Amino acid sequence: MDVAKCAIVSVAETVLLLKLGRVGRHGFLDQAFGLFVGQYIAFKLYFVLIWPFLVSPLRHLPGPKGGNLVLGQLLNQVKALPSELEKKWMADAQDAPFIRYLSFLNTEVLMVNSARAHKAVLQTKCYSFVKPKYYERVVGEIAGHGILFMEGEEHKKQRKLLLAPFSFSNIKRLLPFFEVKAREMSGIIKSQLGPDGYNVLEVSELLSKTTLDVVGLAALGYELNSLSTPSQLATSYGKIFEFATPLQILISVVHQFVPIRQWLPLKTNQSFVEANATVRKILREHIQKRKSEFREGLIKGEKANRDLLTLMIEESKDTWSEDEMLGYVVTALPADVSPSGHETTAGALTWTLYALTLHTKVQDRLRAEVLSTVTSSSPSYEELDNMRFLNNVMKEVLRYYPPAPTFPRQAAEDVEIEGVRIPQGTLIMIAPAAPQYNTHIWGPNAEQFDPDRYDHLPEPANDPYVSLAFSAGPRVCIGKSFAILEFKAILTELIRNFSFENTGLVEPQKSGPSLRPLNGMRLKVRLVS
Ligand code: HEM
Repeated sequence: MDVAKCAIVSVAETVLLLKLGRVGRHGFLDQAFGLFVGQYIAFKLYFVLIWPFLVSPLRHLPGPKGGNLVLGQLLNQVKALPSELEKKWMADAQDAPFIRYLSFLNTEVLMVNSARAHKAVLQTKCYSFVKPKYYERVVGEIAGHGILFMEGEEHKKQRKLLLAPFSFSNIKRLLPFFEVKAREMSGIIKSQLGPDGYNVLEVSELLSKTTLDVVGLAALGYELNSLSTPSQLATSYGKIFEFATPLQILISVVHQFVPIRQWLPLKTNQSFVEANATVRKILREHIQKRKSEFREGLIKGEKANRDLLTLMIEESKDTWSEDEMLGYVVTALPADVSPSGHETTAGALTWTLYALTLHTKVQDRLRAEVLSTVTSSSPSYEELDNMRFLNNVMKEVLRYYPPAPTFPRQAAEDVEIEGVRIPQGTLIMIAPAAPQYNTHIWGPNAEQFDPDRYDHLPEPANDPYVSLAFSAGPRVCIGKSFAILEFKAILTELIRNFSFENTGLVEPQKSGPSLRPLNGMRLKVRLVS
């Protein structure tokens, strides 16, 4: 756009100079090009060095001062822990609707801050905001370009089609899938304990494999077997997620501007491209198989035993095209692993175990509740649902360690929210930790991990727009009920069988898009007698 504007102005100026006789016909192109380059540089310098500081209507909003002359807060964000800066910025202006900070080339970003501003961005004016193109290019490489990146009417249509398979009643039926994988995981842990029933184990990878296997089985009816003997699909997925190396991130960023993915002759890049192609090929074949099973009337037996993909084919009477299905499938798998390229359910479970090692009384109370409620090796939905303390622990983990620490939007048009006029194109950042750590909302102990707070919440904390781990509004996580039930089933299986102690070795990773443990989550694990 800037290029187009500068080109038009340069041509107009050159035509004027031509009319004034200041440039000959033969020098027209040279003159226009020279003007274009000069003006483009001046234009860019103005928007980097002058506009954000002296002209922008957003410059008076509260927000961090200082930062790098050209990169704004970007370097500080790279050095900080996920959510660390957002919490600090919120604490300096707790009731402001938006916090403004500068990022790469001093681009202005508005972090949504108050409950009312979150309601406007996520609910009432949801479709006035879109996912920024840079985000789609990077995350879409993994998560595909399915519902996560659809906008407006197309998003509404796709969402409507997915509502039935993801409905609460369907999700309840998936419980056996969750439990079978949870038991497989606890079997593996038991096999790794010493004769005295004790060992130090790395639990985060195990949880990632478990949740990947769960979503494969429950959402797609596909045995990924990453816990035991990984299928080709699981291995290829693993390779895609090796994407989190600095080199892969660099390639992904460059690919946003120059499409280098297909030809860059680096081994790491080629392995990413091949793995991505393999994943899509296997998934396409899987969909074709399911569709022909449906057409030939081979899908029989209890509806309860069906995965979401099969239910979708049945409920849509096979009217979805293969590509539409692929959009769902490619989104569902990594969406559990991440709506923005990293872990969600597995991350929540990993940090739950960590929190339980820091708060041993909470761990003891949770185990006591589980042991007194669950009567068989496969807890029923009602048993999981009735455990009030388990529910409180889960909510507190999602408040304290939001698994998707930030997710972006961009204003698709000029919008006014809470008296702030947001120009079209402005980048918006949603950081669940901002409202979730606000003492004006949660009370003076917002910084503490306290599952009991849900038994006596202050009134502002009941607002649905202050608990945003799953986002809210028309684009709220469609897998929320799935994730909650999966979380409860896996945690119940773990806590009734094992106790967890801190090794003092866990350190959160800096500069990551999610709060990952730096060298995995190594905990002391003991068999519960
Ligand atoms: C603890 C676990 C999870 C968390 C914290 C989480 C969080 C989120 C968040 C914050 C978003 C909004 C992203 C945005 O608007 O940019 C989202 C969207 C989404 N999530 Fe999840 N998620 C979780 C698990 C799952 C699971 C298990 C699935 C599928 C089986 C799933 C499927 C999706 C999909 C398809 C979207 C896009 C929805 C749309 O745009 O309409 N998520 N999730």
